[in-house]
Amino acid sequence: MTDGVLPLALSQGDPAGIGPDIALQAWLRRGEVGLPPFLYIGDLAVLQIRARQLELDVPVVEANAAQASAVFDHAIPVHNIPIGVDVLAGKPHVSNARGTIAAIETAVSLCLSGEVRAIITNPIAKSVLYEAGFGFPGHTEFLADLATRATGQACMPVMMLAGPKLKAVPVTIHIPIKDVPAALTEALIVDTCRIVAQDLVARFGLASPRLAVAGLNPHAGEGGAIGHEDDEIIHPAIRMLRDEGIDVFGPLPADTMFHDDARGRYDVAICMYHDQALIPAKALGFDDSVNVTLGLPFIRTSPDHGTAFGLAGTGHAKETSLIAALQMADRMSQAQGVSS
Ligand SMILES: NC(=O)C1=CN([C@@H]2O[C@H](COP(=O)(O)OP(=O)(O)OC[C@H]3O[C@@H](n4cnc5c(N)ncnc54)[C@H](O)[C@@H]3O)[C@@H](O)[C@H]2O)C=CC1
Ligand SMILES: NCC(=O)COP(=O)(O)O
Repeated sequence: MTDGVLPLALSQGDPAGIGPDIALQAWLRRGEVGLPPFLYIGDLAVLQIRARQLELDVPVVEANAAQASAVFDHAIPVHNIPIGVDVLAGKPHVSNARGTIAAIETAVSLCLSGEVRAIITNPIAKSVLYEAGFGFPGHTEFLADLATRATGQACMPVMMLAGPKLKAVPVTIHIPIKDVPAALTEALIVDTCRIVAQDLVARFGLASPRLAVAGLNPHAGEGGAIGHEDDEIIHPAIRMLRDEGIDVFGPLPADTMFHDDARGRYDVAICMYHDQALIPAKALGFDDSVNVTLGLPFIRTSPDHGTAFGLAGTGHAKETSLIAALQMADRMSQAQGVSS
């Protein structure tokens, strides 16, 4: 029985993507994997239609946060946000964007008011939201903006991909690769590492996290012969962090820091750009890694994959990364003492 437990909030993501599919499939495995109760935030009709399309026997019931945990045993509780247009699995459309964004906003608002204990976001298609005028690169930056506006306190969001074999953080996130060197500053690396060190203690229960910092250039610059950023930006940032007592080392040549033995020497890899972090994270654990946003005043996790439009409505989307995201949010909220 899950009655009495504060629920998690799960936003639908792009309703034409696999978000509804994996929510249904995860719920069906709730007993087997010990899933914490979640309140699905999105279009109830879309979820019912997707269940029929997938031939899944999943009851779906409109509910609020207070009712969600009691409902969860026998149905998916849904905070209904009707989109008002037909949604077709695998066919993204700009008219779905408003509902996608509203679901994220509602999840954040419920979390900040203490009605749910964490948010889990299903994947969004960035290009669809951009077409609708969405002004943020992704959830990560949007969530920080929502948090700042609600609390009046600026926060710096940090993306971390976390799986059983690797935790990896990109210091720069969704920017073109040509802009990375200019965006990489000593202050950005220092601020990112401080948040990572702090949250790994507070939210992941690590007593003294070890941070390994990647270089930017091949061979971490080879003493300046293959690029200057490693010596002139990354190295001074590491010195400053070490002076503060943070257990951090590098810059390491990125090509040799992800093999099995190397990963045993650190708890988290701090990487200089998106793919430097996400390629090893997804190569080592695509099915069960989780995208976590650190630095927010609430807990947010997400599956590590995207909308996979080609799989929506087919029954071939795996729910494993979503289950890992729900379980991680559950553990993080317990570590912070906000489980009920
Ligand atoms: N957290 C988020 O909201 C994220 C959103 N995206 C968005 O997703 C859209 C599609 O991006 P892609 O690069 O194609 O990445 P993707 O992760 O959607 O798909 C990449 C490959 O993995 C497969 N795949 C993805 N999830 C799967 C699952 N659960 N089970 C089985 N196979 C799965 C897909 O079929 C495809 O072959 C983009 O618009 C992107 O912006 C991408 C990553 C994260
Ligand atoms: N590549 C990761 C990704 O796109 C997830 O971004 P976000 O929507 O969690 O900010």
